[in-house]
Amino acid sequence: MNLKPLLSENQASKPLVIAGPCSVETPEQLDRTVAGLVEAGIRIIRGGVWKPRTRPGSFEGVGDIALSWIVDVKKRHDVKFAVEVASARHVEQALGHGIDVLWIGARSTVNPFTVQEIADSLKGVDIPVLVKNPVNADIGLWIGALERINKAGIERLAAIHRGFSNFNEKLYRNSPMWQIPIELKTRFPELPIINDPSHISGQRHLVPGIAQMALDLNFDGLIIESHVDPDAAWSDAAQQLTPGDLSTLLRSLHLRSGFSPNPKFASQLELLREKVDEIDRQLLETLSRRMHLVEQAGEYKKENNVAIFQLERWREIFESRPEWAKSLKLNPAFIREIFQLIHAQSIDVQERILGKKD
Ligand SMILES: C=C(O[C@@H]1C=C(C(=O)O)C=C[C@H]1O)C(=O)O
Repeated sequence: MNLKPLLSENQASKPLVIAGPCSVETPEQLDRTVAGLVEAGIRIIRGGVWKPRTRPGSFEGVGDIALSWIVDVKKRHDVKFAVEVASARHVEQALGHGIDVLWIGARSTVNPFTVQEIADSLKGVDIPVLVKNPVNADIGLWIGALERINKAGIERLAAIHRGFSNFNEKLYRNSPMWQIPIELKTRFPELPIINDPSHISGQRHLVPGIAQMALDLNFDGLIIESHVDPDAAWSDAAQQLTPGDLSTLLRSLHLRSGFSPNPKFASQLELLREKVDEIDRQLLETLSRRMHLVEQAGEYKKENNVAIFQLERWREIFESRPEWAKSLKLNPAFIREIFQLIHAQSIDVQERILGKKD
């Protein structure tokens, strides 16, 4: 991807913080919220104009009329404004009203037709565009959407990590699945990633923990929902913070940097990493020895015409290893996952042996 910095140097802060209401509701709500946010030091406001809602009958945004209120509020408070666009018409309306930043929502990112329509409508335009992750945990769709927008000539591009729909998730509204944005950063180091703790949390008391985790992982920014009267919000009431609470939250966050100027830090970390390298080598040697035994078991099963999968043995392993893990202060769920992977590989290895013609 061809990328340029998202914002000019005097507009960029690290971390970049974008905040504002889930939806623009009335001129008063917008003005009072923005006034509070400016006091909290926020210079880029977010606000939904057209809202994609899962079920019909939910509030779907006030629509085009909100854009004229945004024009007023931008002038009055000297702020930049970001809105979500989901069609070429939205893009045209937003650009026509001087919107400064566009974002593509999670429900649009999943649909290449929608993303392509938006990309086509952006040809020849120079505006920062933020692409939210798709609702489902598919990094390919996320990258595909970023690439489509980038191919249209948008080089001021960033990703927003807003979490993933998950049937079994109990704590969060959307599972963070941190490994996915980490993978995105690994593949595209120049691409800024902004975390959206509001949509991951779904509940305002969980927002600070997610925001801190994002900073601990060296994310480039945060986009947080804030409303002057959250409980009365027409959408996402449970997850919005007052501008005052947002200000307190931002002051409580610990900022981390990618490196330390302390010369001792690098050498100490290097030392620890050398030890980790050694342990990793031992882990792999141990795994290799285990696989060798599994291969022998496979040969033996073949000679005796015995099935590969042995339920009783597997059950014993699956129950005992997490127990052993506990006494070593390892997370049993983590060990369960590792052994599921090891077992799947053992089955593959033995299948190759049993499938071989003599
Ligand atoms: C290695 C064996 O085959 C399979 C693989 C196992 C493993 O990886 O530990 C356990 C049970 C079997 O499903 C075995 O039967 O012991």
